[in-house]
Amino acid sequence: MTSLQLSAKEEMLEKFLDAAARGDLSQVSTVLSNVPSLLNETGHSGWTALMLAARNGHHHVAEKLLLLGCDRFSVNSSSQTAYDIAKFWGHRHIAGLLGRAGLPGVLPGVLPGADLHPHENYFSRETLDRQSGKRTDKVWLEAKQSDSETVYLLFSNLSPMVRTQQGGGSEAQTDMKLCRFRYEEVKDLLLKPSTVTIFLGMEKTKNPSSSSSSEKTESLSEPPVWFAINTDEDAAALLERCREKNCSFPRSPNRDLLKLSEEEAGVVAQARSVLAWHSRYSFCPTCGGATKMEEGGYKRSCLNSGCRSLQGVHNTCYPRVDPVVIMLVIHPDGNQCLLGRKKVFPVGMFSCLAGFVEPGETLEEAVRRETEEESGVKVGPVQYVSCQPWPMPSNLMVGCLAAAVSTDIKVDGNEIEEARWFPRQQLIDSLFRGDRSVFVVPPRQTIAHQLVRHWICMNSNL
Ligand SMILES: NC(=O)C1=CN([C@@H]2O[C@H](COP(=O)(O)OP(=O)(O)OC[C@H]3O[C@@H](n4cnc5c(N)ncnc54)[C@H](OP(=O)(O)O)[C@@H]3O)[C@@H](O)[C@H]2O)C=CC1
Ligand SMILES: [Mg+2]
Ligand SMILES: [Mg+2]
Ligand SMILES: [Mg+2]
Ligand SMILES: [Zn+2]
Repeated sequence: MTSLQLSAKEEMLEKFLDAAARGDLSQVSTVLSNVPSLLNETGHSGWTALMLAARNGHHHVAEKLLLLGCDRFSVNSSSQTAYDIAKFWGHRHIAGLLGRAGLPGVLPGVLPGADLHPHENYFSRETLDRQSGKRTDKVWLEAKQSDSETVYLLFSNLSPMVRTQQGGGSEAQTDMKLCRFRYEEVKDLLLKPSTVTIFLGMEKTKNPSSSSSSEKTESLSEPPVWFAINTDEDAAALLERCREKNCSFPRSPNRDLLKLSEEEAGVVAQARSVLAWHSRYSFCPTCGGATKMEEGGYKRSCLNSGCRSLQGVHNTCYPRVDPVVIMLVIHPDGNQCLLGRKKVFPVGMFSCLAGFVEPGETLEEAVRRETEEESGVKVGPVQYVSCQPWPMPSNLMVGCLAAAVSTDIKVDGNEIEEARWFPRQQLIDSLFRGDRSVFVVPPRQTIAHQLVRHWICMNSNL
């Protein structure tokens, strides 16, 4: 093929893809009748005509392309099928057309468009096996408490004792590790009535199936278990217990806990949330009576035998989790997203809008309500992305992408002082090129950061 022929074909392909994107059915048909081989050809970043029609809601073009036998399962460079694209942009009629039952590779109703490589957010790693079945085994728990292998984490005012080491000067490189204690070092604290002790779980065995028979005998001794204790002892005196240097109880958990490794952050998310629940729910929320801690710290039961909380199902007895929706709202043009800033944010920082889910509300409705309350923007389709335990004190951040159906911004002025549409290029400059001149994204440990990154990556070629 000569270069002249190649460019003529390329030109034709461009014309064809453009017609599909604009929904120009007659031009799509004309081009295809002249050059049928273009049907499954791809343009920039692997987009086929079907994908472009699906992106822009052109049902008639998608129908025609399918009729001509185009490949509905091909994926672009972001691993999206035309079905994924139609679903995301809320073109249900096209998603329905592309996702009809009986087609290989499409599982209607069963995780359509599911992310095969879900992102793991900070605070999400399950480092320990929670062993919830052991929480009611008092004898086992007591034996484990005095086991010399058992690991204790010490909390003061809901902050874990950590050791910090400066790595290379900048704060971002600070290496922070949890201080670990043995039974002998904390046994006096365990006896104090004001101390709260939580069973966190057992260390996970690395490779249980590959152990040889001699190792199997050894593995009869269980892996170490972990407990967290929160005490009201003087913090300075607690620090003296530690054999290591540079130890402290971080003052600002929102900022400082983000310096832990992924493994330790996961343990702290669990421990801090449960300890925070105990510190806030000392008395029975139903009758105001005294309560006792049970089940390794996962239950508080009322000591008043006549209390209603002892009959039927009562959520007051168990640690609470508050669901919070956090959303990256996408402009109808598909190329900008809505970020806002609270007064308390560091200078220049903008983040995703977020808000507590209210009783009797779906996640989708919470996304729509909070977005409109805080920015005045109306939202249509909502798509779940991933979630993040946020132990400040016990939120579950439910991360979503949401498609805006209006664009005028009117901030509430109370929660949010400013909100703006940011073009994708500005996000890329801030996130990947470290350009802080226009605005700053929240740190990578936040789900807000990850939602922005997710959107940029999934739409990198739109
Ligand atoms: N990990 C991440 O990336 C991010 C995490 N977050 C976290 O999400 C949480 C919520 O976000 P935010 O935008 O503040 O939420 P909202 O928009 O719902 O507003 C917060 C306000 O709601 C009220 N409120 C507090 N607790 C509850 C509750 N359990 N249910 C209903 N309303 C409540 C408070 O009002 P009042 O004080 O008047 O009582 C509070 O000022 C925050 O804790 C924040 O730390 C937020 C953004 C990013
Ligand atoms: Mg709000
Ligand atoms: Mg909010
Ligand atoms: Mg709210
Ligand atoms: Zn009670």
